[in-house]
Formats: sequence, C-alpha cells, structure tokens
Amino acid sequence: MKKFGTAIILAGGKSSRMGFDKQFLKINNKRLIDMMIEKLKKEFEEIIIVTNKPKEYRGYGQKILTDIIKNAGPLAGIYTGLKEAKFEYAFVIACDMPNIDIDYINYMKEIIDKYKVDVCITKVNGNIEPFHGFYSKKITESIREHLETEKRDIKSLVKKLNTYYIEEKLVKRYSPSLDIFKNLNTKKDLEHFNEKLGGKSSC
Ligand SMILES: Nc1nc2c(ncn2[C@@H]2O[C@H](COP(=O)(O)OP(=O)(O)OP(=O)(O)O)[C@@H](O)[C@H]2O)c(=O)[nH]1
Repeated sequence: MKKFGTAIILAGGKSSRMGFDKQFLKINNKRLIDMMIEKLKKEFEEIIIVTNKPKEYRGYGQKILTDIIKNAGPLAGIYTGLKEAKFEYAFVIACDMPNIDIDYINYMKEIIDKYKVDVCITKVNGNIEPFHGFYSKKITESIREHLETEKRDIKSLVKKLNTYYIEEKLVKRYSPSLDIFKNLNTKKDLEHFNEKLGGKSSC
C-alpha cells in the first residue's frame, strides 16, 4: 500500500505535569517515541521530530528540528514541522500518545484526499483533538500570523481555516474507547496505562 506523506511528532514541551521529560518516557525499557517512530515509519514517507533536545536524537534517521518560534507551545512545533515537510499534508501527533491507529489515520487521509481541506481533526465532546490530525503545508503562514497575535491555541486557529471535523461517533468505529487520543500527561496517567497493558514505564 502507498505510504502517506509526512508525520510530525511534537516533542518540545515542558512536561511540567509529568515531572520528567515525556519525550524520554520508556515503556518496558523502550522509549515510547522510538516505538511511535517504528510504527509511523511503516506508513509515512517522512518522519519529523520537533524537539527541544535535538542532541538526544543524534544518529536517528529522521528529520530532527527545533522550534523556529520559541516558547510558543505545540502550535509552534506544528509550524516548524510543516515548514520543513516535504509533502503537502502532515499528520501531527504528540510524543506521549501510545495508541496509534493506522486504520483511523487512513480514514482521515481519505477525507483529506476527497475534500482537500486545510485541517482534518476529530471533535470529541465538543472539543477538538489536535494531536491526531492532518494539517496542510498551506497553513504555515496562517499559523505564524496566529502566533503573532499572542493567541497560541489551536482551536481558535482551526476555526478560521477550512477545517473538517470528524464526528465522535465515526472515530468510535475505530477506537470505541477513544484510546487513540489518550496522552500521558501525569504519573497517574502512566499508572493507568501500565495497569491496562501490564507494562512498566520509567523515565
Ligand atoms: N515543538 C514543540 N512541542 C511542544 C511545545 N509545547 C508542547 N509541545 C508538545 O505538544 C504536545 C502536547 O503538549 P502538552 O502535553 O500539552 O504540554 P507539555 O508542555 O509537554 O506538558 P505540560 O507542561 O504538562 O503542559 C507534547 O507532545 C509536547 O511535547 C513547544 O513549545 N514546541
């Protein structure tokens, strides 16, 4: 099957709720981000990691970037990734999301191919899930302008763009418990994740 274009992994956050840098989180002694790369590599032509610790990725075969606009949150990571992406669309995911569902990514990609929108994301309970979505390279400048207005949230940006919102009932066909949007923000999140998988996490 034909591979998708670019996947961007955001790994430049503060991890203040977790208390240690989430991009180095290990599950059963293996870095979660490495497991994500392995999975995404099979499906995407290009993987970009936008990180605040580029030295830690020495020797990686992926494109390793740092934020062009500093201290501006995840949207700035998307900005840098899109700017350097080789392909027209990029799938964006956070470095702390262990449940990647390729079938759902495929479904999103079909929407992109059909409607050629700027952004394709899911709405759950009225809220958007920005770190499991597709973004067009075309919106790079819109992101920069949005960040200049001091507004850094993705929600108000995508409202201004041609955005396709996938409904909750549709994503539930792929991920009934909506696990694909689960990210590990706190030590409690880790505990729950470990209990579920019988795994062991460490930093
Ligand atoms: N490149 C880049 N990624 C970011 C930035 N801020 C957050 N992220 C990433 O965006 C995703 C979601 O971030 P959050 O978990 O909400 O924020 P965080 O700063 O990592 O964690 P908290 O300090 O606990 O809020 C994670 O993958 C982060 O690594 C940033 O300024 N630049």
